[in-house]
Amino acid sequence: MLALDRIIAAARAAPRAIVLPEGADPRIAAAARRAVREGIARPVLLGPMAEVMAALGGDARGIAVEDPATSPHLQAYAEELYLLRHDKGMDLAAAHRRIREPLAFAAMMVRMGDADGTVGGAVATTAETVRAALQIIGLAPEARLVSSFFLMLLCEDHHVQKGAYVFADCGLVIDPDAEELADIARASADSFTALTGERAKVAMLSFSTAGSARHARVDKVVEAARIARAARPDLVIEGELQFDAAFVAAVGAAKAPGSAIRGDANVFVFPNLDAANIGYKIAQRIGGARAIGPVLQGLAKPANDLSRGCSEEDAFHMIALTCAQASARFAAGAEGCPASLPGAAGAAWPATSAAPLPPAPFSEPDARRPPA
Ligand SMILES: CC(C)(COP(=O)(O)OP(=O)(O)OC[C@H]1O[C@@H](n2cnc3c(N)ncnc32)[C@H](O)[C@@H]1OP(=O)(O)O)[C@@H](O)C(=O)NCCC(=O)NCCS
Ligand SMILES: CC(=O)OP(=O)(O)O
Repeated sequence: MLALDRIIAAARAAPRAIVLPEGADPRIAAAARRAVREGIARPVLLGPMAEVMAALGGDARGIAVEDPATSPHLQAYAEELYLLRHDKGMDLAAAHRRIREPLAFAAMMVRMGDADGTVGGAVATTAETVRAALQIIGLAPEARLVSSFFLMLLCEDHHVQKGAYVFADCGLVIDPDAEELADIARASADSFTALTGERAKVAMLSFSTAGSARHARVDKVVEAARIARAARPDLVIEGELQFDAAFVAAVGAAKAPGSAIRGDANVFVFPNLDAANIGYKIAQRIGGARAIGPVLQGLAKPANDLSRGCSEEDAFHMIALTCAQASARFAAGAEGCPASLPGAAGAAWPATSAAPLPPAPFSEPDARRPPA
């Protein structure tokens, strides 16, 4: 499981302050404890102290706990939120109310450099989690769209083709037009390379392969592939392809004989959120794939989501991935990654600020940390 090893190694090399807004959830508390034990992050759990401590089983060693309702940062964060949103109709009183919500507070910690990244969504819906990130952290300077992907790991005995794959967009953009789909394809290719150090081979998925069906929905995918290729001629992007033609060499050869991918795609771009969300859950729940996500791409700083069905282990992996994103340590040649791989040269985490962030204030032992 090279991709996961790379992520955990990158996180361990520079453990970051990751704020977890759902600190009273037992899966999140357990993942935070494991993150400390394995030296991959400096977690900050948000929530009422008594509830968070109960979730931690009374052991908060290495973990900072912060209650947004009583935080000394409330005033400064509310003022920043007001400045950000007053042209959208938010007054100062509304900013004060909103910033007490843990998702908003966590996103503001990241915005203000008081944490390096955030992971929510074990309890909140994706819409709630992503909206806080969109509104408070915002787009990376070079990005036009925030989208998401799942890192899908096939590592069970029954997986004939083992390895790491990216499925997108399984979490955020509901009904992308051709331009947006092209954007998702480009961002997902860069994310795949950043994560694995390998060259991305992108399949733009459809119910049609190489003109086998005619429909406006097929046209959208063909157009998206054209736009993406024109924008990024350095990438391998093919479509429209059905999943079997993109994943199984013999089927690819039969259905798309001219395909350069030949059943060897590693980035699968679904035509809309229905297909993508349903597809990843089937691969996970029936197929036995490990699914890490939704990872957000296109934000100015790292903020990631979880499925409400996540396990403690899923949350742990997402903390590691968020740390690694914050360090943008996926450059070619990093641990576990053959430097000579084509397409990987210079790959850093896409559309995420690589500027070093100041140390998190909650990393020091301080008065807010409950006694061990
Ligand atoms: C993510 C989502 C909540 C955004 O919805 P929305 O109604 O546009 O949310 P908001 O209006 O609050 O958006 C906040 C801001 O982000 C912007 N925005 C919305 N989607 C964006 C995107 N994909 N990329 C960049 N900016 C985006 C909005 O334009 C808005 O900008 P503004 O505050 O300057 O006006 C919505 O797309 C959604 O519900 N997606 C599906 C989530 C889901 O249920 N997934 C399934 C389970 S994983
Ligand atoms: C990603 C996803 O589907 O999230 P949830 O299961 O929380 O809706």
